[in-house]
Amino acid sequence: MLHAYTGTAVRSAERPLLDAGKGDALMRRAAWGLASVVLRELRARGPVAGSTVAALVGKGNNGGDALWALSFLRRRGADAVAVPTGKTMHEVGLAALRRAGGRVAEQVPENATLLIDGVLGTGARGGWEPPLVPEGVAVVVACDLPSGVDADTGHVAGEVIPADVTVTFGALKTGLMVGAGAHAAGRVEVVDIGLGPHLGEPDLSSLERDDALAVFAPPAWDDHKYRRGVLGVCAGSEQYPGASVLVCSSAIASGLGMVQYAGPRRAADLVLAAHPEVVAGPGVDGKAQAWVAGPGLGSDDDARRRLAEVVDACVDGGLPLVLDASALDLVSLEDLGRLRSAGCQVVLTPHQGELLRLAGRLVPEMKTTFTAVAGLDPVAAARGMARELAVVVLLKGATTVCAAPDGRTLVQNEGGAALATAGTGDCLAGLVGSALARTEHGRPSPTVEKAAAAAWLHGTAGAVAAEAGPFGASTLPSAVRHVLSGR
Ligand SMILES: NC(=O)C1=CN([C@@H]2O[C@H](COP(=O)(O)OP(=O)(O)OC[C@H]3O[C@@H](n4cnc5c(N)ncnc54)[C@H](O)[C@@H]3O)[C@@H](O)[C@H]2O)[C@@H](O)CC1
Ligand SMILES: Nc1ncnc2c1ncn2[C@@H]1O[C@H](COP(=O)(O)OP(=O)(O)O)[C@@H](O)[C@H]1O
Repeated sequence: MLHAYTGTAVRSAERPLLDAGKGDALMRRAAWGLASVVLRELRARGPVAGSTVAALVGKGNNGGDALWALSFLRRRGADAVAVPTGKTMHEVGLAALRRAGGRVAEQVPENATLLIDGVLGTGARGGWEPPLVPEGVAVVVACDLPSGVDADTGHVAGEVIPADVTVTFGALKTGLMVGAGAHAAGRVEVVDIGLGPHLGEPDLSSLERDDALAVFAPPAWDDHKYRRGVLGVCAGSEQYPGASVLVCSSAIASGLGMVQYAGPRRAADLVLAAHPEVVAGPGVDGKAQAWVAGPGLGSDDDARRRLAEVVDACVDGGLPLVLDASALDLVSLEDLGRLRSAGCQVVLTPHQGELLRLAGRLVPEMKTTFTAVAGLDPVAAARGMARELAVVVLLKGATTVCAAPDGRTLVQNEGGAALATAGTGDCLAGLVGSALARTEHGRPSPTVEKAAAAAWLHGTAGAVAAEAGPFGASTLPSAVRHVLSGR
């Protein structure tokens, strides 16, 4: 599991070390880490001696790091060029660069092969205007974070130079894990500068492969179908029959004992044609150990009646419930209250538009707050909704944010924009349902972790599917099997 801290928290962790007069030592340590990554990148492309490395240098400590890194690179034989973006530069860093024989130029030299972005770090507020990067620059390495990325949220207010690698100091920053910041950061490498004892609790975390696969573990040797997990699916309608197939297919592909489908004839026939193993009927009777409700349900009286039946079944059995798509427009505060009182684990899986509609209906007094943060700070939006409704919220988007009512948050970035195609959300709902329905043989995972494991599997399957070209949602279940076959 990866853990990230806000830029603000990292700055507070630095404070005692700065107060103890260790600022220069910290900066040299950070800069050496940066220079080491740059050296590796250069060596992968040819000899270091004779290569030209330029750095865009801001006036703060981020620029100081870049200047020190340039001085180390100069001593390894590179032509090291500082390009200031303001009127001043970090004095000690500049002196180090000059001592090493580096130089200052007004523009990035045309023959530079590598560019260090050392303009803005955790002290940045708002955006900036980057200069044009010459075409010969083969690699961009960001110092601590790409300039213009908000280290606390990942929001990019203005422009940013996308990095191939970001060398970040002290700890992973939240801004490198969320949204535009995560996209701009490229590969992220953390340099330890000794902040560990001062860091405290992480702001958020992200599941890695093994964490996610532990949730989707293979069956125990003596499992039978009811012990592996039975998922009930209340999805699809006369109008949107296909959603039922997508939910069931992805759930089956993730490995379950049984999928039970509750819905109208047309959708049930499609499900059965694709998966004769599904037990289908019009109602919720059966042995489901968790339910997914909502994809393709519609909003008519029949949809209301079907959702109410599922909520009653979950309340009666204390069963976990995933509410997605249409169900997010139909569920009431009273439903959520009853589910909570019955001890049901509830996961809501909105995209941004659904989250705003949900806020408007269920927490109107918070609508303005949600509207303000939804695009800029998806973590705050998901956390706010999870807290207000006391359920787990999985907020979909380029970064998927899973937040628990107590604020614990996991973010996943495995999928790419190829996932932005109709029906992939239905597949995700099936995977979240599967994570909740499965019998746990090892250490039980918190609900928010199960939701994040489903997002990991969904995103990773999306990346696998995209390797063969553009795809539609019905391709995802086979990619899910492929991902799980490689564990
Ligand atoms: N403080 C420390 O001990 C350490 C800090 N480190 C580096 O220091 C950085 C933080 O240093 P700073 O606090 O100086 O912050 P920055 O280096 O982000 O610089 C902030 C400076 O840029 C200006 N600025 C802010 N927003 C701007 C904008 N939109 N356009 C133009 N100028 C803007 C500010 O007025 C300020 O002078 C970290 O990101 C990291 O790179 C590392 O050296 C590790 C140790
Ligand atoms: N730009 C993107 N990058 C990565 N994943 C994305 C992107 N856009 C959408 N997704 C993912 O695709 C899925 C879309 O779900 P959703 O909006 O519910 O679609 P639908 O309702 O058509 O099934 C979500 O899992 C979301 O996180």
